[in-house]
Amino acid sequence: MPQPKSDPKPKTRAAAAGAGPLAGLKGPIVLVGAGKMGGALLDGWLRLGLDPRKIVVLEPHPSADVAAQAIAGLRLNPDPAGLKPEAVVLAVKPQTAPEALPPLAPLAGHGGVMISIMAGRTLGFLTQVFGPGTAAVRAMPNTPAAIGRGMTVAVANAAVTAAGRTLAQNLLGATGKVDWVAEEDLIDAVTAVSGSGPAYVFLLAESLARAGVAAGLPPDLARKIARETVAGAGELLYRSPLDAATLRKNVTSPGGTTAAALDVLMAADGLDPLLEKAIAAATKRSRELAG
Ligand SMILES: NC(=O)c1ccc[n+]([C@@H]2O[C@H](COP(=O)([O-])OP(=O)(O)OC[C@H]3O[C@@H](n4cnc5c(N)ncnc54)[C@H](O)[C@@H]3O)[C@@H](O)[C@H]2O)c1
Ligand code: PRO
Repeated sequence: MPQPKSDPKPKTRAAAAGAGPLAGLKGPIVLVGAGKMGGALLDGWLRLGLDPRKIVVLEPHPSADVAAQAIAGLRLNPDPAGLKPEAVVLAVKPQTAPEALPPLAPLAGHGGVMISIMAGRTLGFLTQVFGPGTAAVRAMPNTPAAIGRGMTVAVANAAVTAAGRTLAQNLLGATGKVDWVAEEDLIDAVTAVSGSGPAYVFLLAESLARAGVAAGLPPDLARKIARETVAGAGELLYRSPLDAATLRKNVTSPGGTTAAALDVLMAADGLDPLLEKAIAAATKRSRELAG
């Protein structure tokens, strides 16, 4: 069996400082909304050695971590007038955007790039708010960003220069992998698959535990083995050069227990049609959130 890839060592702030992809930024980088996803991006930038003095955070309810960074020089809720950002990362809820973003329109127009991670909100919405000709990137990350293992897919409008795209790549890449697509329409399906995807995997852990209890296991044991199984299988999938189907076949002895379960899960009314329905619902919702 091919050997698994070794896990890359996490980048430390000290090792990356001065040498990482964010080291040469002039700044400021403005983060609008430092909740779960904005906070994960901020952590990633700091981990890569971005000088907190080059970061501005606009956040009405800053976490203790963000407030602590203000002591290290990060600017928290300054008057946005007069800022000339190199990039603005928009991480407020899509439903909040029509109220929250128009007052920030003066942040555009200084050659910076506007990077939105808001579900549904389109490049067209961004140029409507920040003005025609605004360099805009629409990106969809996911919550494993919090441990540097996120997956982001992004699309840029025609006003984004090669340098702007590299900057966006480096800012988004601080939390994991980044892929780019040319067609904005794909981002709604990306949102359904990888943006929302971690929730489906966590549901699998919950559901597997419930099924274990139904099969007679004590709840604590069922939760523990379901969690470890999902986490261990995810880690194997991450490290192994083998594809998911081969890893699945490696578990499945002919005529054995796995085959009995897969006969149910892979039946015509099994997991595929269910997930197809779920992804279609999420894709539709992403399109509705465009506004
Ligand atoms: N959570 C996810 O799995 C996920 C994944 C991909 C993309 N997203 C997108 O990321 C964005 C943020 O989602 P989240 O899960 O981090 O939500 P969140 O609620 O944790 O964060 C949103 C933050 O915005 C702040 N905020 C509200 N009004 C503001 C204003 N006027 N100015 C500045 N900040 C303001 C809130 O205080 C909050 O901290 C959303 O647009 C969402 O679609 C989320
Ligand atoms: N979380 C956000 C939502 O549920 C966007 C993808 C994941 O809308």
